[in-house]
Amino acid sequence: MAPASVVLLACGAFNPPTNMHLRMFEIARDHLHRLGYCNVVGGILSPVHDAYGKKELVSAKHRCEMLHLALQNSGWIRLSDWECHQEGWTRTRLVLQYHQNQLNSLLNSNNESPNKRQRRDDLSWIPDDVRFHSGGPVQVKLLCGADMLESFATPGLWMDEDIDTIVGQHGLVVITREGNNPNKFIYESDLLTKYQSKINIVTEWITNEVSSTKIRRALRRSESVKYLLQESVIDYIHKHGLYGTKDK
Ligand SMILES: Nc1ncnc2c1ncn2[C@@H]1O[C@H](COP(=O)(O)OP(=O)(O)OP(=O)(O)O)[C@@H](O)[C@H]1O
Ligand SMILES: NC(=O)c1ccc[n+]([C@@H]2O[C@H](COP(=O)(O)O)[C@@H](O)[C@H]2O)c1
Ligand SMILES: [Zn+2]
Repeated sequence: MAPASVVLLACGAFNPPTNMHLRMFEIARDHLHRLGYCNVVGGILSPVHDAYGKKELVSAKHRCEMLHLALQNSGWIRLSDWECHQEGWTRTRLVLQYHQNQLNSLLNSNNESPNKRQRRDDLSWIPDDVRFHSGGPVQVKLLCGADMLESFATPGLWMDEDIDTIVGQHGLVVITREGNNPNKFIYESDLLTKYQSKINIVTEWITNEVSSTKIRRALRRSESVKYLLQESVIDYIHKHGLYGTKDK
């Protein structure tokens, strides 16, 4: 049987995007390919809307520009700014559903003329291998760090039915992160244990505890962040004086 085709979608603030946000995709793809039962045909980064209102969140315009620059060296990961362009914050289940629906309709319309297809929504976020994919359905899975998985237990943050759909229908690929224990977390949740076969925990052995919070802190203190972010992203941050920097 041919392996199922998968697109990995990561959501988050990306404030700013770090090398680890990009590494997550590489680590996950290697792992899934090694398991041999799915073929990762693309990756999507979906930055959260400004209305999410996280502390120190710079505008979506800046975050999208930085992601765009960060992704210039990636052939298979694309930026989707759909979430940023909605009226307000969108729950992650709906983000996954939107991208899944768009991919389904693209794959079902491959016989239509390109002009007719182009008239629909902006689909520049669709990776090339998906655009020309002819091997059956493509499943959009959520890619996240173990801290996001553990946030499922934060009271009032996630709706139970959303967790059910995200894990049960889409599936989850979780990258380990210091301070989190995703296997224990799944063990302690009846719902996640029910869907264990839909969750891939990927142990990252080349640990890299970079986080956007630490990057913002370093920038604020005029410390170097070289080799932690893409050079083009560092230049952009300085040019626009983001996170307490000034143009040097
Ligand atoms: N070092 C890391 N290891 C594993 N996953 C990570 C790492 N850094 C970020 N992620 C994951 O990337 C996604 C986007 O997260 P987010 O934008 O919150 O990044 P962050 O670095 O955690 O930022 P912040 O410090 O502002 O919370 C989440 O799924 C998060 O778990
Ligand atoms: N109920 C939900 O769908 C829900 C709740 C909390 C965070 N999220 C998403 O998780 C991502 C990361 O959030 P944090 O940066 O707060 O960890 C964001 O993209 C956000 O939209 C979704
Ligand atoms: Zn985070």
